[in-house]
Amino acid sequence: MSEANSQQALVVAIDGPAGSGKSSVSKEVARRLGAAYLDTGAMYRAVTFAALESGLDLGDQEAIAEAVRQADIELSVTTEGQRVVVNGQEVSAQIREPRVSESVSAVATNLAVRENLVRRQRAAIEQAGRIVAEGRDTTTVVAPDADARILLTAREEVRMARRGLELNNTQSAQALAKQVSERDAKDSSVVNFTDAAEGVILVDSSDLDFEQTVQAVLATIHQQAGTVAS
Ligand SMILES: Nc1ncnc2c1ncn2[C@@H]1O[C@H](COP(=O)(O)OP(=O)(O)OP(=O)(O)O)[C@@H](O)[C@H]1O
Ligand SMILES: Nc1ccn([C@@H]2O[C@H](COP(=O)(O)O)[C@@H](O)[C@H]2O)c(=O)n1
Repeated sequence: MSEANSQQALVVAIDGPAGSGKSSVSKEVARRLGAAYLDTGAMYRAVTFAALESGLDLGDQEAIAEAVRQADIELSVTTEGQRVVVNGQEVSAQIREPRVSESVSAVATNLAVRENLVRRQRAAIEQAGRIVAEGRDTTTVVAPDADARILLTAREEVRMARRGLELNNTQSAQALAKQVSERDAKDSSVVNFTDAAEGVILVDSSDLDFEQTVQAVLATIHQQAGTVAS
């Protein structure tokens, strides 16, 4: 998790489907607010990577849950980007590989895993005080009492196109669908990140560029949290 400055406490929770811009937009919004940044998805990815490396059967619910309970996970944001370390191994790049993206839902739909990671995420938020936390369930489960809660979304074809661009258009339409739509379908069996819960404001970035999306999210945070967001 990145370091915050000493300004007033502020908790911002941002959810959304794959490729909606949660990570990139939240990271920039956190920077502009002088807040820490928590990428909850990186935690699910890190434990999935560790399970794959250990050769565990992802369908063995108890073995996976126990491996996650034992896992040491460190997140930080550096000038080069986010740094993720699991069980002492730096895995920042590896956790973005297609094999992790394609397996992560199997781990994230394990309810004992969710219980453990949600507990760690709440502790990280509590410790930071001023923070932007993003994921699939931060507005509803991890931080339902956050000062500002936003569901960041975009139309499916826009999200696929963005992910394609990010991967230099090297992936087939089928591979992109696996990383975006199929993953969303699996994840939605345990978390609702398509409908805004009560008190959560929807920001649709389909027709906004990156800077416009950051501005829209900042305006929504100011609207919800008022002066603590200044
Ligand atoms: N408003 C925007 N306009 C254009 N590109 C955007 C916008 N928002 C984000 N992007 C780009 O879209 C890509 C996907 O964004 P990002 O990785 O932040 O999404 P995400 O919601 O965190 O996805 P995932 O849940 O799959 O990790 C990135 O390359 C990002 O730079
Ligand atoms: N709060 C969260 C965050 C993530 N997940 C699971 O992790 C996967 C990767 O998340 P990204 O944000 O990096 O794409 C995601 O597909 C979910 O399976 C989660 O369950 N809850």
